[in-house]
Order: sequence, then C-alpha cells, then structure tokens
Amino acid sequence: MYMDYDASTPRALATEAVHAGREDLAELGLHAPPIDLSTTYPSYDTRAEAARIDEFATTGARLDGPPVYARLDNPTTARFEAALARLEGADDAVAFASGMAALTAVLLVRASLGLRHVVAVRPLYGCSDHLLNAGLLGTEVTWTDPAGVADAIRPDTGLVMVESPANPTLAEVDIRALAHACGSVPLLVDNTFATPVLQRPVEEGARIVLHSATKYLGGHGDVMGGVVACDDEFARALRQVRFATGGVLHPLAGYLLLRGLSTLPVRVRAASATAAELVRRLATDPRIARVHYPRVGGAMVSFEVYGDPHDVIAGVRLITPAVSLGSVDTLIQHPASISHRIVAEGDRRSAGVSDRLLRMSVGLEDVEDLWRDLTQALSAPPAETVRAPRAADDSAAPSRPVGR
Ligand code: MET
Repeated sequence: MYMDYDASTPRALATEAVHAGREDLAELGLHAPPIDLSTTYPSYDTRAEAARIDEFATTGARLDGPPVYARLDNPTTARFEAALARLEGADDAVAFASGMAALTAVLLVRASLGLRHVVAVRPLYGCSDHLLNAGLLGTEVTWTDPAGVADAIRPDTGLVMVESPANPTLAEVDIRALAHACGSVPLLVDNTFATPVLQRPVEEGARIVLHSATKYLGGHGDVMGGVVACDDEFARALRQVRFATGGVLHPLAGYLLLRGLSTLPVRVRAASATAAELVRRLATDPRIARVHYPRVGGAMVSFEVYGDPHDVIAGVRLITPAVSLGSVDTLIQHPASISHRIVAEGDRRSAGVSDRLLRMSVGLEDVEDLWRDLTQALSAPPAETVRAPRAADDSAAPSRPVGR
C-alpha cells in the first residue's frame, strides 16, 4: 500500500497539492491514481490473515499488504489521506463518509476511554452543535468562550472543540493561545472554511484537525466525505472506530478528493481574491447592516441585511441558492433557516447567528458578474412567488411560479 515519503525534502504547499499521495505512480507506470473498488481481498493463508486482524485490533495501525476487507482500509482512499495529512502538516489522516461521521469517530475514540465531557466554543456548524448538545453519543458538553476554556476543563474532559473561522459567522479564535489553555486535553479545530492553504492548526498546537471534505477539499460539489488529520496514535484509534462503526469513505470519493486537492491552492486563492473584493463593496453598501470576513481570509463571506434575507435568496439568478460551500460556483444560504436550523433559536442568537444573516460561499465566477447578481438580488422587491425546481428531464418546460 502506498505510504512513501521522504520528509527530508520539504516542498511548498502548491507542489504537495499535486504530488502528495502520488509519489509511486511513475514507478507503477501510471499517471492517474488507480481506483481500487475491492470490498474484500483474497488470501490462501488464513493463519496469516488472523494474525493481521489481531494486529489491527490491537494497534489500529495500517496493515502492510492488502487490507483484508474494505472497512479496514483502501489503497485509493489511503492516497487521499496521505496527501491531506501532508498538507495539514500532520502525521496521518483518516477519512470518513462525511464530516459528521468523522466528528462522530473522534467523539467515540474519547468516550471509549471514559472521557465523555467536551468543552466547545460556539458557533459551530449547526449539526456539529446538535451532535454535541443532544448528547447522542453519550457525551456531555460545556459551552464557553475561548477565555473560559481552561476553567471549563474537568478530569473527564476528552476534547476541546472549536471551528475557526466558524460556520456561519466567520468568528475566529487564537488557536495557539487556545491550544495552550487546553493543556493535555486534545484541541480539535474544524478547518473546513480556511483549508490548509490559509491555516494549519497542527502547527499552532491543535492535536486534531477536522474537515468536511465535501466542501473545499472536493471543491466541485459532487463528493461527500470527511477527514481527520492528527498524530499517529489518534489515527490508529480512529481507524479502529471506523472499522467498528463502518463510516468509511467510498474509494471513488477518495479518488475525487485526491483530485480535488491538486487544485485546492489555486481554487482557494482565486475565490478568496473575489471574496475580498465583494467584502469591500458590501462594506459600503447602504443595504448591508454588517459584513463578516475573517482575518485569515478565504472565500466565505457573511453579511446581515436591513431588508428581508429571504428576498435576497429568492432574488439571486447567477448565484445558486443552496446550502453547502466550497464549490467552483457561488452559493448563498440563510443559516437560521438551513445550516443552523437544528440549533435552538436562543443558542443560535447568542452565538451571533442573527435572523438577518446570509452566508455566501464565493466561487470562481467573474467578480463583476457576481456583484451584478448580488446587487440586483439585494434590491429585489419582496418575493410573492418562488420558482418551482425543474425536473432534470423537463428542461424545455417553463418554470412555474408557485404561491408561497
Ligand atoms: C445540512 S446543512 C449544512 C451543510 C454544510 N455543512 C453547510 O454548512 O453548508
């Protein structure tokens, strides 16, 4: 299985993005990474397989040779994991079926050690907030601000969790200071919005970096996945949980995510430049009450409108009104209605997620086209009708307005 890397020759992020996880391809006589769709792997030596299964159950270490069964490991996904770990400056990475499956595995690793208490800073992505707050996995959460983290830590605290820049307000924390405040408790940073192009939390003392790979890592809105970059010890524990609970990434998704990484630096930089220009224009627009944009930069922009945010969503024509982010095209959504709907209203508001807040994921379109669409949507009269979605096989039919 692929894992070769000579750490004595450090390379720039842009170089790693196109080469990490692929170093053996030329020797294999390949250019594109191979996709291994096997669910099982043959062996004529059952005693040897039993020994390998024992080894995995004991250590969680990646096996030499074929993975026995696809729930243990996959060579295509392993390339993506190796590449993402390299970009994040981590020892290793473990991929999952979604970001929520990845967060679940992290919580289970800690809970299995009896460390069921989590300290977390709001806002987090709405479903992360819900997973912690509802205690679905037997965990208990204490919400605090960054300054309160050290005091909130208890003997049974297994994790401190933050998202920076946070979904959807783009609030940031000082990761280095927070890692210091955590002491020996692992700090998890959700780095989905910044990506390793703009921020590498491991270098600032975080032990665990979480991504919804569905977003910038995939980059094209066509693959769902999650990944955790961390040290070797934590990665082994995550692999054991992944084997036991089954939230594996499909190898085709592993292939697409590896391909996505190769353009990650250019996509993030180009979209960030456009986002920064839109922020400049929004900041002086009289229809906008407040613009949120993080110091670290990036392609996410949030803003509060004086008017009805639902009218803006109904008014866009080039920009796609949809949840999610990190794709090549620009998306806009209303967090209080969608991404953070599951968070109780009071918790949402106290975390700074106002009902007038809109969250935009800036894509790779021309900035003037985006500005034209945004500015006409901001001026749109109150929407009395909404467009019905068109069926895929119905493209010739006119869209039918539907009463609200
Ligand atoms: C199911 S709603 C959210 C999807 C995604 N995590 C987002 O924040 O847009």
